[in-house]
Amino acid sequence: MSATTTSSLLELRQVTKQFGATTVLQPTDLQVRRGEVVCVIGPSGSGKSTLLRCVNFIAPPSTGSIVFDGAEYTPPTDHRWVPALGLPEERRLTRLRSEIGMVFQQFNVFPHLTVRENVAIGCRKTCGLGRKEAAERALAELTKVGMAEKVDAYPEQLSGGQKQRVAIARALALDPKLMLFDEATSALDPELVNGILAIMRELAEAGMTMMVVTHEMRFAMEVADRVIFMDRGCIVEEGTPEQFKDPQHERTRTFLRSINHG
Ligand SMILES: Nc1ncnc2c1ncn2[C@@H]1O[C@H](COP(=O)(O)OP(=O)(O)OP(=O)(O)O)[C@@H](O)[C@H]1O
Repeated sequence: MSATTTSSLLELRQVTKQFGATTVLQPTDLQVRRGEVVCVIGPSGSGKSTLLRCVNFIAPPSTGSIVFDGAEYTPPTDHRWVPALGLPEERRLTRLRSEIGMVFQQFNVFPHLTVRENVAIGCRKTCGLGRKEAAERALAELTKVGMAEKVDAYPEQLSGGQKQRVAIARALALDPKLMLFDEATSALDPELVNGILAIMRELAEAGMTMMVVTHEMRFAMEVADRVIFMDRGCIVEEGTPEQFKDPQHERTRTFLRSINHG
């Protein structure tokens, strides 16, 4: 293995994604180093979410492979959906998913569970903790995201920002090696956005490896180690935030101009 391969936590090798006859992700190679923060930007429909969802096989790649923490994962050759895979493969994917936390735009918290139960359930089912230990870990994670006062509340009693804090605590409680954020602030009222970005920034500063799909250019420019610009299912350009101040590709320049002028 090359030096770059050994230091990378995640590697995509010629990953594609098709929905029916439509290819929404062209053959993509990407490496993410341990501790690296990669922000993915690009126009609506360019394949950013699909890229993220391929990483943890929520949307299994159509072709190519994913190497995560030294283990290689390939899609089923007959494109069957994941539950149709053999049991050993399903177990491997469950492990993969438990090591990759994901935060979605729409929070995806369980409405019928309290805040604490939302976080504890994964600790019990995925990490195998007992009820008491799971509740304690949940409280610890919820405290870190400023939700200690709300452990007994139900999601319907929370603001969007609070629900997103629960979702982040739930992902972190599984002690992930990689965190994926898919437009985590896009559904929030503007005054709640900064609180969530601050939590993401703290995570990045603490050394968490992160892939962040975002329209928050300021966050990308300040926090990312690397920015990726996608368009029409391709990575068009990648570089440091500094390099993105003077993009090489016209498509990148056009996109950045369009969001800067709002
Ligand atoms: N389950 C699906 N079935 C069919 N087409 C899909 C599916 N999911 C995504 N697509 C299509 O794939 C393309 C890329 O979508 P994707 O959500 O990855 O883009 P995106 O860059 O994240 O966009 P946005 O910023 O609007 O969220 C779009 O044309 C979308 O319609």
